[in-house]
Amino acid sequence: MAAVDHDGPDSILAMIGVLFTVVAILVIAIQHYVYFPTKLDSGRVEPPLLPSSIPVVGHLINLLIYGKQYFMTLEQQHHQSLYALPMWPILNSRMYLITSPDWVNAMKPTHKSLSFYTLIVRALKIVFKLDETTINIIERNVDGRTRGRGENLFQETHDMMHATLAPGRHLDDLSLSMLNNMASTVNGLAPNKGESQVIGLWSWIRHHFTLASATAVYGPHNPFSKNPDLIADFWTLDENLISLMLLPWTWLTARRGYLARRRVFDGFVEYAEKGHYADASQLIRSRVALNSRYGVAKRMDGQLESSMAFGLLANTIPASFWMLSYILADPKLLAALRVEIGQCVRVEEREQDQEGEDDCGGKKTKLKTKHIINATKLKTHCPLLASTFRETLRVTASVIVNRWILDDVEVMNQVTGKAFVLRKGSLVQTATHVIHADRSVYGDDADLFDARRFMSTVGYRHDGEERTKILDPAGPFRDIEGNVHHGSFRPFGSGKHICPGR
Ligand code: HEM
Repeated sequence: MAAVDHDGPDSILAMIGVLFTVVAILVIAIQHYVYFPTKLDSGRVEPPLLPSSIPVVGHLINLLIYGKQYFMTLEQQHHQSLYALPMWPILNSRMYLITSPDWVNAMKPTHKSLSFYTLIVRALKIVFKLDETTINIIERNVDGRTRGRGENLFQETHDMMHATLAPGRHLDDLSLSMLNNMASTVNGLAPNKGESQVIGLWSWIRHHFTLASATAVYGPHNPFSKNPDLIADFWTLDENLISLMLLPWTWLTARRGYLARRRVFDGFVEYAEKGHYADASQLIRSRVALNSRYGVAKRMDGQLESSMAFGLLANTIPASFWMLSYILADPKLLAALRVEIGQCVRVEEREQDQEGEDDCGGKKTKLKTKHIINATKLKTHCPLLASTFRETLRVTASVIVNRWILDDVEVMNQVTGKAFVLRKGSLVQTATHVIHADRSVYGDDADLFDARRFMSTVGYRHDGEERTKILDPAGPFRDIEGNVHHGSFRPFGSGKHICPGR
């Protein structure tokens, strides 16, 4: 029998083997600890935690790399519609994800235990760098649990914004100002007869819509008009929001976003400190008055306004770009919309002075045509335009609705009968873009853009003398019996915090 050489390659291999086994046991143990759902009493269960290919931190890494698209991938791979994702070491180690209307509806009865503001306050602290005094002002009674409603800056701001942006004078003023600002830009585009002009649609829309919206809301001295370079900075900041929220040492790890944020802050702080909101819309004047009543410092007013600019611009401008792209890419749709919108346009011909004299020695004049759009009529006379807008949001708006869970809540899916407990101190996200792509809701053509999808589907069936109202079963968000799927179209969220700018 040969003697064993203790220092030879066999023993090194054996040691490596032992090391691997120890590491594997450790990884399994950590994974087991992280993934194992907390035991609950009386047989209640948490949704099973979904492992990732890279143990423990895989979902977090995928989210940082792929963003919201990762949720679509998860649904395509697992078809689970309610997920518990390990998120160690952040978000209390787990996050719930909802990707179906059934689970959206199951969440409804729990709304008193869900907080809209917890995550917003976190973002204001980490990304928008509000100081401790301002955070304390905002956090006091933010969920209305310690004192009554209306005794918190954000609750009051919420009520004011919904009132100011409801149909009426203030909203009309805003819309009119926005449309007039855009009209002057679009009129500048009109080429002379026979000439054309090439524009890059995304950069053109991003620039001019940002300016037009900011001028309507923040007034003529808004930071973007003062320094148009801030427009690009704002969109760089938008691209980097998640990194700025989640990564450490952002001056190094998310440098572009970090520097863009500094310049955007400077612009808004100067705006606030110079009191330029005196010329702004009612919305901003009311916000600043409320901030001042609660003791918010001017510098913090500016940083808060830079966060509000995201509410105003981050969804509106991509939606405008996509809507225009879909329309311009389809000549039939463009022609149909021109006819529809034509009903809302009044044409005026005005004489305009021209240089020189006419044959009789009088001053030369030429006719100038002016097209005036009646914006109110656009809302009432343009069903195809409205449907195109909604379909654009369905296909392109990547909206995530966030809620922080304040108490353990039990949710029951009325369609499948499944019930789970979602744990206090976790985040629940609804991925509306995944719901909007659901074939079981929108049919086999859910991937396609159909401008007419949201046209009214109400019709009448004639049975002899009888006339019965019917719903087109192929219509949007209806099932085969014609019943509307609740929770299937949510680009603006829902409930108390539904978007006031919708
Ligand atoms: C296509 C355009 C827009 C989309 C898709 C959109 C989407 C949303 C969504 C999904 C929410 C969260 C709702 C929830 O969590 O339940 C929201 C909230 C909000 N949006 Fe919009 N929004 C748009 C335009 C606007 C505009 C133009 C403004 C401002 C004039 C605005 C101001 C806000 C504000 C202030 C909130 C927070 C509401 C609260 O505190 O309760 N949004 N929006």
